[in-house]
Amino acid sequence: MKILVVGRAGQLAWELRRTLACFGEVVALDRHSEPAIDLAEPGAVAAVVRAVRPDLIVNAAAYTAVDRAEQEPELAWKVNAEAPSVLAAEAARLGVGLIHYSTDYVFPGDGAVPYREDDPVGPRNVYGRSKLAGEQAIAESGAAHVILRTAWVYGVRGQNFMKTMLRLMAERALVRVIDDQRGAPTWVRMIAEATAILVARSLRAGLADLSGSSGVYHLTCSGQTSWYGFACAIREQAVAAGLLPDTAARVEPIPTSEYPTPAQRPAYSVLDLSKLEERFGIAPPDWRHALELCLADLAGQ
Ligand SMILES: NC(=O)C1=CN([C@@H]2O[C@H](COP(=O)(O)OP(=O)(O)OC[C@H]3O[C@@H](n4cnc5c(N)ncnc54)[C@H](OP(=O)(O)O)[C@@H]3O)[C@@H](O)[C@H]2O)C=CC1
Ligand SMILES: Cc1cn([C@H]2C[C@H](O)[C@@H](COP(=O)(O)OP(=O)(O)O[C@H]3O[C@@H](C)C(=O)[C@@H](O)[C@H]3O)O2)c(=O)[nH]c1=O
Ligand SMILES: [Mg+2]
Repeated sequence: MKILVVGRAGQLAWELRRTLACFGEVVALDRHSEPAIDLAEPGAVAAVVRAVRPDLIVNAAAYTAVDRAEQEPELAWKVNAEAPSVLAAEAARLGVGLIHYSTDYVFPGDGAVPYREDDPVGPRNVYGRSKLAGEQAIAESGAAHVILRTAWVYGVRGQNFMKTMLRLMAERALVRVIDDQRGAPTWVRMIAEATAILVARSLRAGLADLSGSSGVYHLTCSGQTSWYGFACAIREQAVAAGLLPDTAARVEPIPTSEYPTPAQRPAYSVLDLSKLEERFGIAPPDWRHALELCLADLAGQ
């Protein structure tokens, strides 16, 4: 099986290149690869897919700068909505499946129980609206597709909250973190491993067949916390792993109103995971346990 991974060096693309390698040839492309794929030019995306002729497309690329998206909505729209629409059309044309990732930020965040896949959406920011449009275009494309909505993604590579906290906690005496936005921190490696399980469960005659499973699924680590709770756990576990001295910055909880940002974020975006477990038998680990494994990985480098 030939798998086209869109993205190469992003947090998720990097992990997928490893976890999907056991299924055959993985062709991971980005703006700098040969051939190159630039999602900001949706019109040029089809030709790249036709040249590769994959048996499965996995789109791990996205415009993920949530605050910056408020200033460049057209670019976010091209990358997160229009280009996925083209990928889905090409998947439909080739008769192959598309695995795509979306976000908890499609939800408004005014609830207090975990969101299910069919709960009403209502994004609060440009990034969330562009990701939702990508979901909708894929659903309407006719391609066999699995859309995995995840959240609060971190890992050893790339830009993420965990790495920002480790840096700030080493530099400063005090780090102030929002305590009234709740979600589920999710280790990127777990997402890549769950994707591989899902592909394995979909194999038919050596090829991934998503046609019986098309739809949206929630995939995060289990449990929930606030960004402040996540920051405290990062501090505690990083000290235990020898990654930070115990003189590292103190963490102080603050309300959202004391940390103004260009983009509004949902106050509550915990996702209900039962559909994924029922359909694919995947039961994600607790977020604290995953954090411990990630920090052990970082400490071992
Ligand atoms: N990060 C998070 O907290 C969350 C992410 N998600 C979703 O998970 C998926 C993976 O995100 P993650 O790995 O964290 O994202 P990253 O920001 O780490 O990586 C984004 C990837 O997209 C690529 N990319 C960006 N713009 C373009 C473009 N114009 N053309 C081609 N490639 C482009 C980047 O390439 P380059 O390196 O060249 O810029 C990079 O490979 C995305 O769909 C995201 O929306 C969902 C919830 C939370
Ligand atoms: C750095 C910092 C952030 N914060 C807050 C701001 C924000 O509400 C929260 C997290 O900061 P981030 O910059 O990581 O937030 P953000 O980039 O919005 O993270 C989101 O990224 C996109 C791609 C997603 O899809 C979401 O699931 C989510 O992971 O923490 C503090 O309170 N104190 C700090 O020192
Ligand atoms: Mg960010």
